[in-house]
Amino acid sequence: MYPIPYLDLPPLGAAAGTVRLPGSKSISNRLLLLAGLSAGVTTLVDLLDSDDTRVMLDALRGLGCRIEQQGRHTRITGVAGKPAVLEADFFLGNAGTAMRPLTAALAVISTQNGGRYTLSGVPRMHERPIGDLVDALRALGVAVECLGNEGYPPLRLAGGSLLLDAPVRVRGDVSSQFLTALLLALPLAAGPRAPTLGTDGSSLPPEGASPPWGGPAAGRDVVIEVIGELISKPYIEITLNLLARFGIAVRREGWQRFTIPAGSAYVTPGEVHVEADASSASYFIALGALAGVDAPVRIEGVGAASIQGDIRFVEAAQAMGARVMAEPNALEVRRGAWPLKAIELDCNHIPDAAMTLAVMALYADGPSTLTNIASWRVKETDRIAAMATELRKLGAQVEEGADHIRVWPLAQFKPAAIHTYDDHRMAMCLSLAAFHTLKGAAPVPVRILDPKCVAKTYPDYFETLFGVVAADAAQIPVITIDGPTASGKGTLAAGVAQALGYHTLDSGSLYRVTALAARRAQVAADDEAGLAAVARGLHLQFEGTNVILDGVDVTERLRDEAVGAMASQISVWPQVRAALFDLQCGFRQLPGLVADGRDMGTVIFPQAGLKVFLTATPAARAERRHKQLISKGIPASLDSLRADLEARDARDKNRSTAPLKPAQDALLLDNSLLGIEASVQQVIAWWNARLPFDGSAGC
Ligand SMILES: Nc1ncnc2c1ncn2[C@@H]1O[C@H](COP(=O)(O)OP(=O)(O)O)[C@@H](O)[C@H]1O
Ligand SMILES: Nc1ccn([C@@H]2O[C@H](COP(=O)(O)OP(=O)(O)O)[C@@H](O)[C@H]2O)c(=O)n1
Repeated sequence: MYPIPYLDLPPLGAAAGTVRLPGSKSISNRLLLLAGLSAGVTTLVDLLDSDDTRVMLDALRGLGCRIEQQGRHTRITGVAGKPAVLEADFFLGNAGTAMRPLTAALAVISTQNGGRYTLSGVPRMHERPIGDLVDALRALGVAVECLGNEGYPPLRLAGGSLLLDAPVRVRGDVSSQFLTALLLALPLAAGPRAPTLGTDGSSLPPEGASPPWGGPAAGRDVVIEVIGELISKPYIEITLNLLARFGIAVRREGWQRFTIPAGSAYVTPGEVHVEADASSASYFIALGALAGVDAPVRIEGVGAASIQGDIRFVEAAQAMGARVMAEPNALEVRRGAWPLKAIELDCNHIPDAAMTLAVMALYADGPSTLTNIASWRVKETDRIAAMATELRKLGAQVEEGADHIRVWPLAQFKPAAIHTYDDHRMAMCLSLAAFHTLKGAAPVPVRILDPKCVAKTYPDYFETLFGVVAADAAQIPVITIDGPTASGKGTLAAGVAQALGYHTLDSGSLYRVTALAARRAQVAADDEAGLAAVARGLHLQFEGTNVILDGVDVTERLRDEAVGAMASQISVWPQVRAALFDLQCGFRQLPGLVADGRDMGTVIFPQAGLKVFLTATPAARAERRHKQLISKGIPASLDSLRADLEARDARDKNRSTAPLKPAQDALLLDNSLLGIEASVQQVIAWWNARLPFDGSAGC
């Protein structure tokens, strides 16, 4: 995940490779609730790990479920529909798949055990309507109070008496999640109910419970009727499918009437595998259609056998020209028609994945129209308005209506800072606008603001994307920071890289690791050819900022002064420098690089977008190095450190190959009197001034 204010995507080219998607959010949260309401232990394999599932897991813990997580397995010990917790506040973030079903389940539970529960979320959750569910629950006899605005969370549930003689009626034309919520919860009211033992061992109902406690011994049919035309039917199919796995065989008459049979009880199936998220698959299906030029994009974890409605996004992508090979549990996607073919599509069956089509439409051969998408307006944000606004920033012509959007193709993209509205799908969809495969169009970058919003369903989305897309190396941004020893290059590079989500190259560590390996192999500091052979034969791995040599973490050893001194000596040899050249260039990877050393801007990355030459007075540098060593418990003398760094400066400046000197186009930064954070901010400001986005951070 990139927990930074913005992530810049350089122009992207071809895509190929395999992605394994995280678990489906819809399936994960439904399964969690069903497991929590069942008796006994349910093991969920490959459960999605994201913000939305985390709030559901917290809520289940709050209800008294035991949760154990180990690797790909999550074990839930359910409360058998009878939580012992009678008062609790549940914070559900912005997770609609937690808020709606939990509201219904806790409502029924509160009528049975006299419990009092409140449910709240982030401010946007309090703007997302839940009135249709509240109305249905009130008609059912539950005391539901809207604590803020009527019809919106936060809610308080305070018991009541269930009225089940008439069908429960709920609107189905705004969101199908209300029907899902009732379907998941009402088996609680249909089953035969053994009396619950009180704390004193008596079988009396808790105070405030509705008579007769537990309902008729054999239970009763519970009938739900849908008012209006039900939207997003595939999501109801998921609900019915998962209920069936937990032993609840709902009878369906068309899409208007659903009967939960008398005597229904949640029975854990033991272990359930969570299929990958079909909505998340849409970004990689689109990727294949846009950029799977030579080889396919292979998506694992979801395929033709999926129970998720959004799998039908495949048909929409095919209609736009994608070539798709579907296996039961995997998809392979390549580019077919190019440009893509414009479509006109009723998207009611794929409301979430359809957003991806709006961005694909930029690459089509005519205007594309997506209709029947009114539900977009009540999702994480008003997605029709948000999509139209952001596509226009890219330069596209967009028409928006109450329940449709029409997008014209775009010949030349404008660099844009894309606002994401705390909506994971906006971030993921709009990342696809970084592809520049249309003939004649100049490649431009895309800035995604608040990229961490993808954590809602796909925390590693961008990392996965970068794993399967290629970019022209020249397009991958590089910032170089060169300068003398102890000027703070490594510190500054790390700070800048962290702020931008970029990789780092500490080139000095490569000279240091060569020195260490040479010492171990007893190669002398003046044996140029021998040293170059050592440099070429290094078995290195990098784990974050740690350096692994021959399988052993040598990060600490590399900081030894003796190793640094030998690094300085061996770095004068042209053959050693040449041997390390390709290794250094290989660090230029998406989404960008901050490289520090002596010759980053002059020799290794002469085309870098920003070159900084960092200096500080010898006194300041000696002082810093002294502090650094003392803090690590390494004894050091200020005078000898200063003498040593002046000797290194002289060697670095006077060597014939790649001497230390500012690149002609470098910006000088003397940080003798400038703190670390201020130095980082200065470099970020210089960098932003060179980018084509409006405003420094585009925020
Ligand atoms: N702007 C600064 N002001 C004060 N101390 C700094 C500054 N930048 C870096 N330092 C400190 O100086 C020491 C050397 O920094 P480092 O990044 O290792 O230098 P280099 O990579 O140039 O050898 C570190 O202890 C670091 O915390
Ligand atoms: N790009 C680079 C980086 C480091 N070096 C050399 O490698 C040595 C170790 O690099 P470093 O950056 O870890 O060293 P310090 O600046 O911390 O002393 C330096 O003393 C330089 O002489 C180089 O020649 N070229």
